[in-house]
Amino acid sequence: MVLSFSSNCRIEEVAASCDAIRFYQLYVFKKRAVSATLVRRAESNGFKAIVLTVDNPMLGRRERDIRNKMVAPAKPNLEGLISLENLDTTDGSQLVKYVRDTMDPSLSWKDVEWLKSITSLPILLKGILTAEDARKAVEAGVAGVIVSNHGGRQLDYAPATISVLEEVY
Ligand SMILES: Cc1cc2nc3c(=O)[nH]c(=O)nc-3n(C[C@H](O)[C@H](O)[C@H](O)COP(=O)(O)O)c2cc1C
Repeated sequence: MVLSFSSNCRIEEVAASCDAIRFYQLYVFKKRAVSATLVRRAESNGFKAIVLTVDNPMLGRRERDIRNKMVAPAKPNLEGLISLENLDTTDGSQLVKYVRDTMDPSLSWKDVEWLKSITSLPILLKGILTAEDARKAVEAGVAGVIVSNHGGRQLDYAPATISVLEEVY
């Protein structure tokens, strides 16, 4: 199983209650130390791979979330790392503000290099939609890719995952 970064259970809690082979899903934060800490916790709790989500460096324009002033559930894994307390929803979705403040929109192949330099766990890239990126991923030394369009939640007109599988394969 892949434990979502957004999980409302702590990495340690999941490890203690589940024998399954576990991968940990990561984002690259502006503060690289936050990502590095999460990786270290996943490693020391027996997670077997890091799944780096690469299709979400900026949040897609989720108009319903903005309209409804969406508030994401707490993220216990970020306690002590990033404070979400000052994110209000007065003029829109809390998620938009949270991603804008914390995640690095300049995510690039260099960050895959960086991630490789801080962990010996295999790395998978989640959010690959083209053969070109799959090839680059292999060249960058990742162990695998997850073909996904983030459930169509990121970009309008992103191709359906099923329609690009053959190309990537
Ligand atoms: C409420 C919700 C929360 C999600 N949170 C995350 C997340 O924290 N990390 C992530 O990589 N993807 C997240 N996703 C995207 C899903 O992991 C997945 O990519 C999406 O449901 C589409 O499935 P597919 O990738 O198998 O096509 C989320 C999706 C939803 C609906």
